[in-house]
Amino acid sequence: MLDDREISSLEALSNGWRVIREALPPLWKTYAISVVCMVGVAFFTGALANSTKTIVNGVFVDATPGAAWRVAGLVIAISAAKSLMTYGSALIAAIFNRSISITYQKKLFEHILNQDVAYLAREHPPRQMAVLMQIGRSAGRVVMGVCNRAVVEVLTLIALLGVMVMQDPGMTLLCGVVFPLIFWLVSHLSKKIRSATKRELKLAGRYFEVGSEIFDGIKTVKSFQMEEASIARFDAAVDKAEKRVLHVARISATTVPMMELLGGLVIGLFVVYGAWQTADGSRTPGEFAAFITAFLMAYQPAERLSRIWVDMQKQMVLVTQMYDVLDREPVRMRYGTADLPRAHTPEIALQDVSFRYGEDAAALTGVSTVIPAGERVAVVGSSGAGKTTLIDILQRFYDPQEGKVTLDGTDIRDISHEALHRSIAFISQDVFLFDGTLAQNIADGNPDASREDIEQAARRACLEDVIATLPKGLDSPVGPNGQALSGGQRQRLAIARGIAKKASIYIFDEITSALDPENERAIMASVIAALDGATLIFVTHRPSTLAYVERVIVMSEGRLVASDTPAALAQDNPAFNSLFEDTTPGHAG
Ligand SMILES: Nc1ncnc2c1ncn2[C@@H]1O[C@H](COP(=O)(O)OP(=O)(O)OP(=O)(O)O)[C@@H](O)[C@H]1O
Repeated sequence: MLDDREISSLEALSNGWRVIREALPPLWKTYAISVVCMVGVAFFTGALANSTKTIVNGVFVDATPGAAWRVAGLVIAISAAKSLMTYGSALIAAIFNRSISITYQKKLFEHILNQDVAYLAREHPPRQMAVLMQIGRSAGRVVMGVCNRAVVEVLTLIALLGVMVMQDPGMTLLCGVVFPLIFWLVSHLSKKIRSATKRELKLAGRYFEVGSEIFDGIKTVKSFQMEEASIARFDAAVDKAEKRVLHVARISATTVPMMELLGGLVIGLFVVYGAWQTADGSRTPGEFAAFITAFLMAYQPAERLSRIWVDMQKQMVLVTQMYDVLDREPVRMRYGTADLPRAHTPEIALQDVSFRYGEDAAALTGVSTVIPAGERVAVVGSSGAGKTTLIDILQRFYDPQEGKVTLDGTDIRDISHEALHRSIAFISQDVFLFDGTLAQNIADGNPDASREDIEQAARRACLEDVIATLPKGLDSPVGPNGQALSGGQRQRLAIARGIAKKASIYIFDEITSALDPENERAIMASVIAALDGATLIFVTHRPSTLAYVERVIVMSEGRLVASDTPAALAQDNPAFNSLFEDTTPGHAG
């Protein structure tokens, strides 16, 4: 999903600026309040530093009666006002961070989901999710870092520098010598951070990938006692990622001690200079104390600014990677505009269809057949014969490199996305259910389905007995991916979802694999009656399914090697008979 390319500081900066330009304007009202808070923080921090002069001269040097109470009250009032402003500014910054991150995470998710199946099949889902979360979050962090955290620190720094200038302009100028040094230090670290960040992101995605793979296959892990090996795999992935994170942290952490060293140097100079100035009477102790307080206080925002800058280097690289994803044209097939009439079953024709995955050997070679409207046909063949590829091409998950598929004579590449997917329903043996109720999962097949349609679809998929045992009937939750249901119940729910769709072409991929023979017979009979008039294509290894079809297409090594009624094939076709030895399928009409 991510490009492995060099990202220059200029590019990272311009993408940082781009995200600010995009994300800030819609939030300008909240930002205006934030600016008031930030100016408040800066002003009251400066006032606090300046109050040192009043404390030292008023309370200790002049020692006028009641001065201590007055000054204490003033300091408390300034501190309270500063705290309030800091709270407001920090709260708004957190809100910005969250809302902007969420906006970009949603954008990324939508962008990735809009890609073709062919593209998505190449990527690892948990890795995509991890990368997506991290790069989306960086958008919020850049805006918060630059527009909130950095602004408040810059304003505070200016206020404190103002206090320093008011006390001693000459000495303030002298402090300026540290700034080029700070700049050099920070830009040196930034370069290192940028290249380390890209590698960190890759590794973070990797450990999500390893972890989720283990949980997906938890039953295999347990039954093959692979716990230790799995833990070792996960630990290795985490350790590798952590090493990288630590590497970045080590680079970032260098800023603080380096800055402190520079600060210590300047304070040393002050002490000598201050002692000399107050001794000859050209400065009051209060002025010197205010100057040194302002310097010490100014030092904190300067240090924080350098840390923000270093952190921004990392976030801007992530933002650049985010735009790499968002700016890339989605890998999408071009669909035509032709419509398919509703409530009409089209004739399907495959003409010399050949297909290969990438550079691999051909998965389909010269497949031709016509499936008349309303036919019930089985596609059989040994493992790897090309059955799945064939039905994927029928649904246009992939386009064949040669030949074409037509519906009523129209090339499916010329049919609109909506019309094509409205007409075809695919019911897979790998049932995928959302974490909702039975009724909601059935309605996923057809968002316009009425309650009555849902109940009818459930009846036709023979779900009545299941519903009767559930406390809330159709409104009972199915759990994550239908875990509250048995394999057979999940399959029936998937069939009900397909029936609710009211498509004209149905593709069933081993849909009764988890059902006992009795249930299988009942469901097949009910499904066939419910879908009268639609074309039904069954991909199957089960001889029992052949009793319900009019024709069988036999696939072998990507070729269509036979096509006839089950009975005719059973009589004299060796390819068919080798698949279904000892079975003599009947015909259920
Ligand atoms: N995503 C893919 N990338 C590369 N090759 C693939 C991919 N999917 C399938 N193939 C290859 O294409 C050929 C046909 O596979 P296909 O999945 O269509 O067979 P199948 O008949 O459905 O097998 P099964 O009954 O085992 O599901 C096989 O050689 C397989 O290795």
